Amino acid sequence: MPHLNVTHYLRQHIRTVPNWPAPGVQFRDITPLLQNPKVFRVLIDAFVQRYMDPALRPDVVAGLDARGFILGSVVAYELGLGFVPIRKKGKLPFTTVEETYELEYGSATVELHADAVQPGDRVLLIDDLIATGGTMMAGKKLLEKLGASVMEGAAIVDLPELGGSARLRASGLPLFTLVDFGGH
Ligand SMILES: O=P(O)(O)OC[C@H]1O[C@H](OP(=O)(O)OP(=O)(O)O)[C@H](O)[C@@H]1O
Ligand SMILES: Nc1ncnc2[nH]cnc12
Repeated sequence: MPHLNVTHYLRQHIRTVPNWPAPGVQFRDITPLLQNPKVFRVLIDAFVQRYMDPALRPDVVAGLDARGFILGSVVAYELGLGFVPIRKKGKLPFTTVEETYELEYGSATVELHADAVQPGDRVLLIDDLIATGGTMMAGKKLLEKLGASVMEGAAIVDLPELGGSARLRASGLPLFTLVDFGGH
């Protein structure tokens, strides 16, 4: 699709559900993006085209539980790279490192297998959405505990009013997002 405004196109396929899962939360639902094969391809290609550039090519792709798995694994596959899952606590069977963080609604602990990345690896960290930035920051810390570095954080949606993307950038993490939503 030449001359396509990807941001505008993808925004049309993100569903907003008010007051879910808690009063006052505008939930940005990305499942319609995945459901339509043409839209899904535009979405994945937006990431793949960026990270196939040799200057931006990572060594490995990490995805954040759970919606980051959907994107991250497909992007890794298309780039010919390995994929590592950063999971909510209690799901990974081998030795892990862990990190606890706050969400827009609640708190959580994430884990990563201790052998998931090698010291010195440049990791692309993928999720569907950045709200407070707590999830992506926790993922970055886990990868750094293992001696890897996060070369960029990538997400479909940024909710800039929650301040997460600004905090992540201020911490030194470059970010690539496709659609901004104000009025979270
Ligand atoms: O920037 P933050 O404030 O950390 O919020 C963003 C995170 O919240 C959502 O995941 P959620 O924890 O709801 O889990 P899910 O992917 O399993 O639905 C979303 O998919 C991100 O991972
Ligand atoms: N407003 C929101 N919509 C979708 N996922 C989220 N994760 C945290 N906040 C969210």
